[in-house]
Amino acid sequence: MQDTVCTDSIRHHQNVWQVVQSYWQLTKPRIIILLLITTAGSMWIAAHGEVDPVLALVTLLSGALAAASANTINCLYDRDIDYDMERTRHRPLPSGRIQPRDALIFAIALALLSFTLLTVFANLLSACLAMSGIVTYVLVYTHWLKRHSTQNIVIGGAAGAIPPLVGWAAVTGELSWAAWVFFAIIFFWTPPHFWALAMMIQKDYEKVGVPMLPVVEGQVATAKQIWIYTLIMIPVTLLLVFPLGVMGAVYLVAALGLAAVFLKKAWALLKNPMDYDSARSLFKYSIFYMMLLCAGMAVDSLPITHQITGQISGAIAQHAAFLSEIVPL
Ligand code: HEM
Ligand SMILES: CC(C)=CCC/C(C)=C/CC/C(C)=C/COP(=O)(O)OP(=O)(O)O
Repeated sequence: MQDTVCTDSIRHHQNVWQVVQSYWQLTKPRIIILLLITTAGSMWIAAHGEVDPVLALVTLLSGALAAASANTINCLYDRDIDYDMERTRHRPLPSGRIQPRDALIFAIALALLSFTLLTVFANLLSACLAMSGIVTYVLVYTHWLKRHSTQNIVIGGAAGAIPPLVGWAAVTGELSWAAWVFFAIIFFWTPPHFWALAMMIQKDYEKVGVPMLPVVEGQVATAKQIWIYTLIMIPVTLLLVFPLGVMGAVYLVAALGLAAVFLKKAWALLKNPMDYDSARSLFKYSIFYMMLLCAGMAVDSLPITHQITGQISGAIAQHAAFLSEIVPL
């Protein structure tokens, strides 16, 4: 009862701007930005660098709405443990700034808006994929796995890999191999991304009984798993170049350069699994890595890049032909 009186008074003392801020925070906006970058990267490849601006805008807006809905339901479901964890205690629901019922209405409205926009402006496939992202994140990750399995984010991580499928489907109306490779890139990226963070905050998870891998199997085992997933992720990023051929030299160079740093950081953590700074550095880099990989895709897809790389390879071929004429083998 005391809690109700207390949260009621918190709610009633908020001005409109504070209420807007609370709803904004409920959607975990910083994570949405990277999800949208992957959606945009995928749209760019699918459209060969020439995306219809209206379609791009509506797809990104709808993707943001779907992810915001998923994150809001996650916050609603997890408000009990969020209250007990230092990192999440001040979120709008555990701190009583938003009522659970209002959060639910907000999440449903966001999902409906997202589905409608995608159906009207893109297609039904992209709309259904966005909804499947919400369902996977809420049911598979948050409800079934997060509190019950050390593999929670490996399987549940599939949710975070859906946005590129939404982008691809919005542009082409179907899902090609390249779209699934993009899905796989994020799928294998998620364990290093999240477990590095989980290594930093495992005490919080331990406190609330969430069986994250470092809590159950320890730092050494987690660093090994991070290393293995990194070793799988890197060749998967290269599948877009070979055999699929949807990306060229610019992306290849970016993917290899970014991979080298990822390997270096994952290796440092493997060699020193107790080191907080190594885990922190890998977590931060994982975000930077995904942003730059998507930027590499976008630049590679631009028609101007194709022209330039075409001219360069044409010039190299000419020189090679000339040399083979004058230098007898
Ligand atoms: C199920 C898979 C995933 C899990 C469990 C996970 C977990 C987390 C957690 C717990 C945080 C810290 C958030 C906070 O302090 O409020 C975080 C941060 C972040 N995650 Fe993930 N993540 C997953 C997938 C993804 C995906 C797919 C993306 C985007 C492609 C992503 C992007 C980010 C970003 C950008 C941050 C930093 C946010 C900030 O600046 O505070 N995550 N992640
Ligand atoms: C297409 C579509 C809508 C896809 C949805 C993708 C989506 C919202 C992914 C979010 C991934 C994420 C932030 C997980 C953290 O959850 P957590 O509960 O472990 O984090 P927390 O402890 O910070 O609450």
